Amino acid sequence: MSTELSQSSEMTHSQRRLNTVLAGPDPESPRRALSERPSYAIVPEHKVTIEQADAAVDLLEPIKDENRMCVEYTHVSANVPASFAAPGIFPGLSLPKFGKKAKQESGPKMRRILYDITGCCKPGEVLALMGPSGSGKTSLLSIIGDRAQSHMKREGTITFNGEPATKGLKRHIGFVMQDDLLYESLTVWEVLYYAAMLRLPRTMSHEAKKERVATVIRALGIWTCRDTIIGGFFRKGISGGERKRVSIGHELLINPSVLLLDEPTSGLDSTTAMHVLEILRQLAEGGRAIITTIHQPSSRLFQTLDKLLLLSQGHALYYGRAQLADEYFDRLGYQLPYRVNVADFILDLASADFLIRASERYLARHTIDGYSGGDTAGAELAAARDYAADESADAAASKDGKGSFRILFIRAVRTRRFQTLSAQDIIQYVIVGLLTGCFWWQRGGHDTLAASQDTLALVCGAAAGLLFFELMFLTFRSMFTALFTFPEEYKMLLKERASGMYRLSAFYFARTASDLPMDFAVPTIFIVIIYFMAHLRYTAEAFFGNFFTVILMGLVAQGFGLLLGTVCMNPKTAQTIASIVVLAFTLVGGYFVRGIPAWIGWIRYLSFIYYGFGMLLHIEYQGRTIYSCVDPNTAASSGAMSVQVRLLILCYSLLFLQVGEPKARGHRAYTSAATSAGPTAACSLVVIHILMSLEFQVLGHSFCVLYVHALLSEPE
Ligand SMILES: Nc1ncnc2c1ncn2[C@@H]1O[C@H](COP(=O)(O)OP(=O)(O)OP(=O)(O)O)[C@@H](O)[C@H]1O
Repeated sequence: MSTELSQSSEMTHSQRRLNTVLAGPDPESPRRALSERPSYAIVPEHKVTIEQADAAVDLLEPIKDENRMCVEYTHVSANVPASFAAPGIFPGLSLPKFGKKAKQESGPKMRRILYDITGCCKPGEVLALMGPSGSGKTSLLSIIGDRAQSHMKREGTITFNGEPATKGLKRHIGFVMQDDLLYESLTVWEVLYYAAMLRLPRTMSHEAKKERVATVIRALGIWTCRDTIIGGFFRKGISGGERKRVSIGHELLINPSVLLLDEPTSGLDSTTAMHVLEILRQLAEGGRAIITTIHQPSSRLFQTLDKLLLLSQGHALYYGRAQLADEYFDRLGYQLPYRVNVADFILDLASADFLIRASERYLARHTIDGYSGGDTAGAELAAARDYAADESADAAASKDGKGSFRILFIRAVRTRRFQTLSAQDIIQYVIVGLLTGCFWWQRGGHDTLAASQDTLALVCGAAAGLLFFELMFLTFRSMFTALFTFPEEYKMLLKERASGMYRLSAFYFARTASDLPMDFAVPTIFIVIIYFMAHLRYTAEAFFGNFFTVILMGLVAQGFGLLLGTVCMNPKTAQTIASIVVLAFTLVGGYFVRGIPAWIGWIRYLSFIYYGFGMLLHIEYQGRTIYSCVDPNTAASSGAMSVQVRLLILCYSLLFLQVGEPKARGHRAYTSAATSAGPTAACSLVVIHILMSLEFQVLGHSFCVLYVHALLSEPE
């Protein structure tokens, strides 16, 4: 009996709970068992889930004594601009203002949102920040975690073991944001695996990193859904509680000494919220300092908290042991009514103005339970190790551009698994390709002009329209898809960079490069279908010339899309601007409008469509003679295309020295515009040269803009 007792006293809370749930009815007392049997049956699978969920938290190794950290925030105040400044069309790219206007705008009116808040959280404690909406919980948490936005002006000090946070030390702080920013198309395992590869030191082996991921997944009780995608609005994935645990797991990978969480229980039912809080409780027992904001805890949840900081309109109303809060307000003259949840009661009180003054007066005279903020950090933890030296190695590993690039590249390819290679996309390309092929069925091979309404087709042959459509379809698609790339991933980028996971350039190049294989793969289907159905020129040179020109044009369009998306950061604004730009580029592209007045005709030289279309015509018709069945005067009016390509060739003639002379064949034979262009190879190189330089310029610009945005948005 005594052995049983001692065994039970050694049991953890979770084991006891597990035993209670799993214990079946007493076999020796069937009558009692019947009466006490719960009305539901526990199926074996359920047992497994509970076992995994509860037992596993113990798997996480506790924080070593020398790594434990005490967080202190002393006299913290914060101000934000009182009025909202509209970001404009290009946020972050506003021009500097001078003169009177600059003077007027130099000092925006500020609003105080936090007033002189002091306190601390020791290793092993869960400190809850509570208060009504807008009381300043998130602001205080983000100041402690150094995630506050740059326009928030802060005063006071934040220290860890009495020292201000160094870069290395910050890497021991986990920050779980309110919104679970996770890649929706990755599985739970993948999210944590890539995070581990990016965050854990390079000195750690690959196997050890995988082991760590598995441990964290087990610890959080999400092992059963490890291969389920995160999911989002369009694709159902894991549940809200599981999402939250994945977000916590993301931070637990680095085994942080301090874990900050913004509303980890919001949106969860009370049982799941309780489970999350239990996990936090157990994490704290492992020597971590846990600071979490909580909106409206149930009484059960409130019982698990160690310390409480109650805020009201930025003022501290109460700071001390959570379980003494009702007693404190009782002393102030506000008695907890019978059968009312303490958390509800104090939140109601925190919503009342008059209490702020009463509480401040009281706090000035008393300290609650000995917590006065400044006294705890020093003595017992003064000898705590300074991690800066250790961490510089880790930081170097994670900031290593090459290592990060590879992992980010693979992750970026995987995150697009539902986007580019989806069945709908392939079907769309195939159907449009087949329709287009039918409309231009075997017309590309004709050397006789079709009776067509547009003059350009008369000059360049029946397939000019097809070539233009081929170009338009693929470039439009690339550009409009690219508009959303950075705005969608921007928050994720900021979050991950705040954790020091990689360089901005590694993210940018990995994201851009990961698009390439996909952007080649699907359009290829379209190009192959139309090329052979329409019987465009059947030579290998012409086929690959056409193929690479269209693909390159797609990349240029994508570059423009990225640039516009990055500059605007608002997909709707970017879409509006992109529509205007693309329409203008299309109109001057050489197919629709002829004889554009000179004062505006220069726009064509900005249009990548103009160059691409000229190139496609050249590839298809170079060296071929087109015979007209109509009045030659009509064709004469279409000489501009010839001039256009000639200009292009002339510009580069010095480079290639292979300019061919047009060969007139009398009044019934007209040389196509492209015939005069010289050898295909030279021209291909010219255009590829132009497009590539354009592409790199555009990409370079979008990187610069992204960099400016990131600088402006990241906390100081
Ligand atoms: N970056 C900011 N710019 C302008 N105002 C801000 C900013 N951050 C916070 N505020 C203001 O500061 C006050 C406190 O906001 P905070 O988000 O910290 O409150 P909260 O207690 O976390 O609220 P909730 O529980 O609703 O999330 C609010 O009035 C808010 O409008």
